[in-house]
Amino acid sequence: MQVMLTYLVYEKQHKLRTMMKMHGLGNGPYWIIYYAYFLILSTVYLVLFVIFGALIGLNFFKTNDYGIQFVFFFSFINLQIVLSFLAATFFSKVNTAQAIAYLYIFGSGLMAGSLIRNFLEGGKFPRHWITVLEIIPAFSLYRGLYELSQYAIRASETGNPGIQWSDLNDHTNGMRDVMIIIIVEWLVLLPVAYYFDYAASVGNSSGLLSIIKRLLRKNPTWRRIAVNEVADNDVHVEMEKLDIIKERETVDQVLQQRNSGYAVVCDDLKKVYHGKDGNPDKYAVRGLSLALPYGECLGILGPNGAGKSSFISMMIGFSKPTSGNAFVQDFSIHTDMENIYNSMGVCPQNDMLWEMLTGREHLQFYGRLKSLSGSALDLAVEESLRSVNLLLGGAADKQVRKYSGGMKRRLSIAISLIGDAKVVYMDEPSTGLDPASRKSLWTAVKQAKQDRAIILTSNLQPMSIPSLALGHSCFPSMVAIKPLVLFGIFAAHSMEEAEVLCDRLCIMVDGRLQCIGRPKELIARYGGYYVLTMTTSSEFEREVEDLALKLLPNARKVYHLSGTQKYELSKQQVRIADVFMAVENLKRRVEVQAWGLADTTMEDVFVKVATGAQSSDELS
Ligand SMILES: Nc1ncnc2c1ncn2[C@@H]1O[C@H](COP(=O)(O)OP(=O)(O)OP(=O)(O)O)[C@@H](O)[C@H]1O
Repeated sequence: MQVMLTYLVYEKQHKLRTMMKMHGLGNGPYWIIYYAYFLILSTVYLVLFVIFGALIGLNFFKTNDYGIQFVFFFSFINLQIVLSFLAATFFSKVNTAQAIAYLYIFGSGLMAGSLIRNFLEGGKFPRHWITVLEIIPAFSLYRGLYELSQYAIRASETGNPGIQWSDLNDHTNGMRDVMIIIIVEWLVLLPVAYYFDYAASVGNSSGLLSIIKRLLRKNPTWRRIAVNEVADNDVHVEMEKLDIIKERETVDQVLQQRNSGYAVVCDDLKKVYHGKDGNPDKYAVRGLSLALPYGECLGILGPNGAGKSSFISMMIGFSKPTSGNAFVQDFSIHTDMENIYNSMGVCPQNDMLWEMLTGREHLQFYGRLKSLSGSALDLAVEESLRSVNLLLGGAADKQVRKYSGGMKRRLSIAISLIGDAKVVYMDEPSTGLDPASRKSLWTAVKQAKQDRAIILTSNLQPMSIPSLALGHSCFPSMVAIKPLVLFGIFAAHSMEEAEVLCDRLCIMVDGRLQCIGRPKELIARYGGYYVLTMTTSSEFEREVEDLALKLLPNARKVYHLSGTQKYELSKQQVRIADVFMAVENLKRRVEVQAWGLADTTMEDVFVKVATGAQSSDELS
């Protein structure tokens, strides 16, 4: 039981089960697969155990009827499996589950061993109370073993056979009662365990109280609802931008009508993590409203802690929204996650793969979950493998444990797209890929988005923390710079990915959308300036600053990192020829190691919007 429990909790903890569910594995099939798996393993073990016992001449096995032994052990195995499923519902940590299971098995075995024997042989303890005790599985197991051993001892003394089917009518032995108790308990607990397991898998929390609450909760109405409405009580002066207001209006309109043609609609979605040990609540997502039509790829950009993962987690059923609602193909994420899973694909931030299976086997498995079979499945698997370059060199038929990080990433993308998933979430899809693989992956995603909606997230500060630490120790000039300012420097491939793949982009900071629109629109809106970048040795930094201010007195310094400075110069107020001339003059006096003048890029927009949002948060 301990092994089964540990396995079930491990799988839950590592979200493999949710991953399978997200790709269409229903609760029923999940149960049948795992029940059958544990039953087959345990039955093989049981049969070998009895055969081995009989072969080495143990009377316990040799003298008692094999049919009775089988029914007794087999029904007890079934009860153990159901108990493991039931117990796994209430644990979220493998170690806790292991420790409690160990204590239970050890404690109850010890108690049952000493008590049942004393009660039965002492003759003073009322018989019906012994039957009541046998409701506890360890007691029923011990009682059965006790009766079998008594028959075996008598058989070896008298030369008669051990327990036979006719002996079950003899009320002086408790064998029949024990078998009935075990079978009835199994039949009663089977639906209970299934129901609790289902309730736990619908939400992210597996505490007993939250499961009971979830079971008691009435279904909310179809459209706009506020579940556990939470007041965002940190004071925030919110000046919503026009694009955000327009998106909210679109959401309002879409919510008025059914069959809107929108693949994803989020309505004021909020996620609050309740503070523990005296810490304040954390508002991870603060009222997100979005409407995403089919055929569109939406990129969500943001620094660490912006709330991207919390948002995706709610959308894919890992966690429940604190308030608000979202509809995927008109199904609510509160009540219809099972339906949503039928046509959803997910490429998680961390690859969730089985090390022992090949890439092809993964795709065959997930393809089958998406109801593909026969030649359609073979074709889909072949196309998926080709689209992510996993056919080369027999990679498709190698076990995943032999894959490089990039190959695993490509396989995760292929899994998310197989079976015509209509809504696909990709969390930093090309992380860890070399440029060639990245390009081929982009081609695959571009082809895939024709008739589906894709939400792609990108984290834009992979190196900010080590760089900041470096800056503090080696580059005093950097100390005053906010970490956010650094994001833009290292975000090149994420930005390129967002621009290449996404029809629209939104930037999220501190749980709020800061802007949303087509990449060119955003650049036009937040751009309108040239970016002058110049690197000199640190003694000439002042000259560079003077040059920028001479060109434009209100030039904005975007960052300053150890000799490299970056300024924004308004296109209306500065002529390119003047910039070139000023730089040539400067080069005569100081050594300019590198310089450049560029039009606004998406990267600049991100830095501008993100820093702006951070400053306004600090002000409020
Ligand atoms: N389970 C949790 N309990 C408490 N706070 C959490 C929890 N998960 C996330 N947070 C907090 O919520 C905020 C948003 O986190 P989230 O992981 O959604 O951001 P993110 O944009 O995905 O960042 P990253 O790219 O680093 O994953 C962060 O401040 C984070 O610390």
